[in-house]
Amino acid sequence: MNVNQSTKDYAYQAFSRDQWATLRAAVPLPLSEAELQQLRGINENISLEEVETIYLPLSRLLNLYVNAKQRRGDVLEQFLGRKPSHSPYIISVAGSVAVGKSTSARILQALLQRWPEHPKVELVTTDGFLMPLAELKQKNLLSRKGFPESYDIRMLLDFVRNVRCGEDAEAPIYSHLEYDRIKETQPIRQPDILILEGLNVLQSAIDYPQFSERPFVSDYVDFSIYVDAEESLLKQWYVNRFQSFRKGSFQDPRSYFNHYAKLTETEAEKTADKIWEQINGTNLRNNIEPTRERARLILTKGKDHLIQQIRLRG
Ligand SMILES: Nc1ncnc2c1ncn2[C@@H]1O[C@H](COP(=O)(O)OP(=O)(O)O)[C@@H](O)[C@H]1O
Ligand SMILES: CC(C)(COP(=O)(O)O)[C@@H](O)C(=O)NCCC(=O)O
Repeated sequence: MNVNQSTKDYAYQAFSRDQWATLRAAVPLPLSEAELQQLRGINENISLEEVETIYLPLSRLLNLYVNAKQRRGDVLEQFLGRKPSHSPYIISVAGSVAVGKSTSARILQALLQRWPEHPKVELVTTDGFLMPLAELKQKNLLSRKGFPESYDIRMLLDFVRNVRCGEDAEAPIYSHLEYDRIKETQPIRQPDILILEGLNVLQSAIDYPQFSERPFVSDYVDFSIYVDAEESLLKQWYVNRFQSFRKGSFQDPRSYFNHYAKLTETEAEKTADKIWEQINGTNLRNNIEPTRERARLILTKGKDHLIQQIRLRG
């Protein structure tokens, strides 16, 4: 194989919205009214057109991949004379703070669990693996929250390995309200698919110099997705979310950001702007965006969160 040939093999195939939408053609399952309600509950701003154009074809592609892996696994177990394993198919969803990872991941979860071959789909966010707030403060890492050094990476790796091996596991849960990990955990009991969402899921041991152990998260992942957008949009979405939290959950006395509820709209905008510049934007440029081309699929959003381009590689 010559160099050009191999470069071509690794390149992405790009699809416009319209080209991608035609790939939905064979999805046999129409959305029921109850499912539509569930999708609206995930995010009232997401349009049904976006779900049909982007997420239904994606769920079809993922269904084909999951089926192929299940069949391969069954052949091996049959050959070895063992019972079928409970190893789930693992999908990762990466991207900047506020790009819409958790919204996209929840839509995918809702769509993937409709397929009879893999009804049990769990969604875990890596926010739960951030060090507890007290530890971040003690290590002077509060302004590095979301950076590689702010995660309990060993805990994350143990978790992913255990789930991958078909063992029962508990995922720690992060609360945006408390700005901290909470006591409750999320039980993971042999799902058919695990969606692992977080800004760090495409990072590798190179990004964690204190940590040379292998395998790393991506070694356990079957299919990886990066949700992308220009930084000016990301910052705007972050500021908008901050403003809506200010009017909503920040009012709760338990909220870590309760004091921000008293800010005027302009003061709040300045505060969110500053947090973006000092923490989330810097993290994006230094640690998140450089991992983008490690993903199998890149979804590029434009204005209003609409996905404009889909890039896929084999
Ligand atoms: N597809 C979408 N359509 C409209 N708004 C969206 C969409 N995805 C996310 N949002 C909004 O963008 C903001 C960030 O989304 P979120 O899912 O919380 O991002 P992340 O998990 O990447 O931080 C939220 O205010 C959310 O309501
Ligand atoms: C918990 C996070 C690292 C990850 O957030 P997410 O992508 O889930 O929105 C982030 O929301 C965060 O807390 N960043 C630190 C600066 C800030 O308060 O936004």
